[in-house]
Amino acid sequence: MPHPDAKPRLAVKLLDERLRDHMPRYATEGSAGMDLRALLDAPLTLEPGQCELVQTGLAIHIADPGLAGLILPRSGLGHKHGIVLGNLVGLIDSDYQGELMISVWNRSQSDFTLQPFERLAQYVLVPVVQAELELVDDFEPGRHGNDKQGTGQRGTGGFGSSGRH
Ligand SMILES: O=c1ccn([C@H]2C[C@H](O)[C@@H](COP(=O)(O)OP(=O)(O)OP(=O)(O)O)O2)c(=O)[nH]1
Ligand SMILES: [Mg+2]
Repeated sequence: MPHPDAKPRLAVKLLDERLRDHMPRYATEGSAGMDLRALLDAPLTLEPGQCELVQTGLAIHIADPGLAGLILPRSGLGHKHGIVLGNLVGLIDSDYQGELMISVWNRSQSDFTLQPFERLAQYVLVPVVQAELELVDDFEPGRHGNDKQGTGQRGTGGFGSSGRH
């Protein structure tokens, strides 16, 4: 039996031998994500607004339906250079066994050149709970209005219903 605090072990396949020297890793003991690199043969210039799917050369099979992967932008690239993700966030299913792909979007006003094996985005493993949907005609009493009656409950109010300040 694995120790309860043991880190989940994820099966990783290298789809390109060049990745062997660039395996994703946690940069510090407290890092939440592992950086993913661009598998490119040559520099790739993205014009303003251009979005390209970039290979990582890695396949990670999470296998456990209680876990998922997230691909998130790196803050430096996103904030300083406007290099973010075309899908904003990538969600990796536990049963996905294909290559991790990064949708790279240059949302800036200037060209940006990606270098081969540059760290482009980060991969975060998160817990997931799958739900069962149970059809009902109505929710439990007292929970459907918005808070105009001052019930202290949210009810159906949303999208700024509680005001700005
Ligand atoms: O940034 C991403 C997002 C997704 N994926 C892979 C893993 C994921 O499990 C699969 C499907 O992703 P998603 O369900 O978000 O895409 P979809 O457009 O709904 O495609 P599908 O019909 O294959 O589910 O694509 C990536 O490699 N990178
Ligand atoms: Mg899908």
